[in-house]
Amino acid sequence: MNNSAAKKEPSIMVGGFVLGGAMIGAGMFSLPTIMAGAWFINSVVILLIVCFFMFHSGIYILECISKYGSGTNYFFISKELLPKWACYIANIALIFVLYILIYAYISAAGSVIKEAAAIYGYSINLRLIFILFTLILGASIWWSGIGASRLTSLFLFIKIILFVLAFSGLFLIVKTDLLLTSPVEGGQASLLPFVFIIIPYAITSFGYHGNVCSLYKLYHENERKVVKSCIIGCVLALVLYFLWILGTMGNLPRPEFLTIINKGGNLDAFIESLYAVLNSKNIATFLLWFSISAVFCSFLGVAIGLFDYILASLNFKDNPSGRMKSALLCFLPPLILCMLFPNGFLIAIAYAGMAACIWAIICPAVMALKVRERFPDSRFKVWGGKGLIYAVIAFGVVGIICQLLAQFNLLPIYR
Ligand SMILES: N[C@@H](Cc1ccccc1)C(=O)O
Repeated sequence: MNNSAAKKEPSIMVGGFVLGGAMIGAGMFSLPTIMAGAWFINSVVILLIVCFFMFHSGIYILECISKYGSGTNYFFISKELLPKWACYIANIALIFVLYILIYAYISAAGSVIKEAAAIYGYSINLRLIFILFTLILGASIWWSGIGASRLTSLFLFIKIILFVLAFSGLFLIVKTDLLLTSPVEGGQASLLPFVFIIIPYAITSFGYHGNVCSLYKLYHENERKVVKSCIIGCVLALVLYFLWILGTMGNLPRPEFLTIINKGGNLDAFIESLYAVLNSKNIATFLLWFSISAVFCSFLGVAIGLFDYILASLNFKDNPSGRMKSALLCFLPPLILCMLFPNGFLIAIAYAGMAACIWAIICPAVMALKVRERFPDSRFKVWGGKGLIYAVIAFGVVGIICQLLAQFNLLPIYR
C-alpha cells in the first residue's frame, strides 16, 4: 500500500467509535435488570468473558474477508466458505437478529418516550408512540440513506454528551457497600447460578459484527487498523457497560430490581426507579434523554442495514417506489409485532443473542477454520490457532444452550 493511500485512511479512533456506536444500544438497557441476580462482581466477570469472545469472533470475519478483498460482504464469504445449508442458516439468523432488534428498539422507544411524557405531565398512548416513532424514523431512511446516516451520527454525538452528563453524576453517589458486599447470605458463590442467564443478553450487547466489512473498506484493506478499531470499540463498550452497572447497582439495592423486573423490565420501569431513588432530578433527566438518544441511534443503525439488505437482495429499484416497498417490508413486521406484544423487550434481546451466537460467533469461527485450509500461507491470521477457534465455537454453543434452558424455565432467574 502506498503512503498517500495510507494517509487518507481515517484514524483508528474513528473506526473505534463507529463500532462502539453500533455496539452500545438497547442491549445495554437489559443488562442491569438481568444482572441483578448474579449482582456486581459476577456480572463484571461475565462481561469480560463475553467481550473477549465477541472481539475474536468479529476479527475472524475480518480474517475471512481479507482473503476476498474489500468488495465482499458477509453473504459472499458465507457462500464461499460454508456448506449451502449452513450458509442459509447463517443468513436467516442474521436477518432474524436485525428484525428482532428493530422490534426491541420500537418497544424500548415506546416505553422511554411514554415515561418522558409522563414526567412532563402528559399521558400518551403507547401504541401511538410505536406508530409515530417507526413512521418518522422509517420515513427518514426511505427519504435518503445518507441523510439517515447523518442523523445517526447526530444522535451518537448527543448520546455521548448525555452519557457523560448523566454518568458523572451517577458515580459520585455510588454506594460501594451495595456493590461489593453480597446481597444474600452465603456470599458471592450463592449468586453464581444466576450468571448463565446473563450470557445471551451480554452477547447482544457486544454485537457489532455487521460493521466489520464496511470498516475493512474504510481502511483500504489495512487489517491491522481494523483490528485496532475493534479493540477500541470493544474496550469502549466494556468500560461503558461497567460504568453502567456500577452506576445502577451502586444506587439501587437488589430488591428494587425485582420491582423493575415485575413491571416487565423495560426502560420506563427502570428510569422510574432511578427517579425515585436518586436525589438529583437532573441526573435522572440526563439518563432519560441519554436512553432516548441511544435507542434512536441504534434503531437507525440497524434499520439502515436491514433496509439496504432488502433493497439489494430483492432487486428493488433505488427510486421512491422501490424504497417504499423495502421500507414496508423492513418496518411493518416488527411494528405489527410490537402492537401485539408491546412488552417483549427483554425476550427480544435474549433471542437476538441466541441468533447472534449462530451468525456472529459460531459461523465466523467455522469460516476461519475453512479459510486457513484454503489459504494456508496468507499474510493475516488471527492469533490463538485452532484452540481459540474451538473455544469461540464452544462459547457460541454455550450461549445457545443458556437461552434454550431459560426458555424452558430451567435456568435460575432472579424474579
Ligand atoms: N449491540 C447492539 C445490537 C447488535 C447485535 C448484533 C449485531 C449488531 C448490533 C445493541 O446493544 O443494541
